[in-house]
Amino acid sequence: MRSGLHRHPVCDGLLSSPWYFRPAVALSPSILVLLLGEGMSVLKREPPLLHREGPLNDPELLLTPPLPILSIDKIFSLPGHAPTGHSSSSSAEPTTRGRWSFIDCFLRLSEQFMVVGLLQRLSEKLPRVVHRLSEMMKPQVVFVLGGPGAGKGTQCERIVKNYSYTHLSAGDLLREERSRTGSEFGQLIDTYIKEGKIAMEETMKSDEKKFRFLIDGFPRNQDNLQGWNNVMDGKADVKFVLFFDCSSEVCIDRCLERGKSSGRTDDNRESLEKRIQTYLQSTRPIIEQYEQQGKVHKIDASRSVDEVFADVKNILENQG
Ligand SMILES: Nc1ncnc2c1ncn2[C@@H]1O[C@H](COP(=O)(O)OP(=O)(O)O)[C@@H](O)[C@H]1O
Ligand SMILES: O=c1ccn([C@@H]2O[C@H](COP(=O)(O)OP(=O)(O)O)[C@@H](O)[C@H]2O)c(=O)[nH]1
Repeated sequence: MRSGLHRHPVCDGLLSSPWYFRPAVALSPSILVLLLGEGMSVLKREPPLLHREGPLNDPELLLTPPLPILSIDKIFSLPGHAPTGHSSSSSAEPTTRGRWSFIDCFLRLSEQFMVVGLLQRLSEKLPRVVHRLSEMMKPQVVFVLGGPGAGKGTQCERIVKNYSYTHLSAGDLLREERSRTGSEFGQLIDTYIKEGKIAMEETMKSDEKKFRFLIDGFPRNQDNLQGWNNVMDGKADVKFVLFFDCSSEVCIDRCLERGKSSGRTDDNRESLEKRIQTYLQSTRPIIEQYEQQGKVHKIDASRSVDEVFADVKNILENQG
């Protein structure tokens, strides 16, 4: 698990810095990062919001940003920047002004100016920053669609291992709910989804620390989509759809193979033919609707797991 702000090595530096960094830090490290991203190029070493490995919208990451900032402590600990008479690795607080070199005074003064500039920019940009933050705090959703056996679950497992996503499989949630003793929904699961009482909404609420969700096998038809829009509109952003595309024959073969050990009652030829029909008639039109919105990333899922994942990786890394 990622550490909190107070344990971030650079944030540690910030928090133990002299007083004039504190007002900015107290406002919020996230705002600080955004402001730096906006304009304080003097302190910027790389675009702070383009951290590709971690989740941009994971609140933990926002609290542990890869802050591209040198605090005064860090500057003093750089070779050649230590105040006269202090070792470069010490906490370096000179006892008298006379012991400060010209470069030390220069650095202190320029930091004062930077902080004044930072606060000025803060007041100018606060409304926009708050808006951007609230946008970023919304759960980000990626729908994962494709025929039965296209490899949705397999790829989701890989994504979760490599990136910070919570994986919600519509099918697994339904199966879980159906087999839960005392479930009031057992027989009513299909209706439950049709009516827009989507299991995902509750699950997303309960997992407050994760802000990126892969929703696998949903929405599969117009009712699902309608239900999603009714319940989730404005509460989550559908970033894009990963569409695993492969022929019905490949889908059937894979499911029959899976059926040898999955114990799934629907991994047999008879059920599969019906499932493929349902997929073609009901789910493909949903994918087409998202395609018209420019949100679909179509991946040739008939290749090996590694080849497919290479494409997935590419998409996730280019989409942020
Ligand atoms: N690219 C692939 N090549 C070959 N077999 C695959 C590939 N992706 C998944 N499989 C296998 O096909 C079956 C169905 O995959 P799964 O991820 O469960 O599909 P879905 O979630 O789309 O129904 C599983 O047995 C899985 O191991
Ligand atoms: O939102 C959903 C997701 C799944 N299902 C049902 O659950 C089955 C299995 O779905 P899953 O996504 O697990 O399997 P896949 O068809 O992708 O292999 C489907 O055929 C549907 O009958 C459903 O009714 N609504």
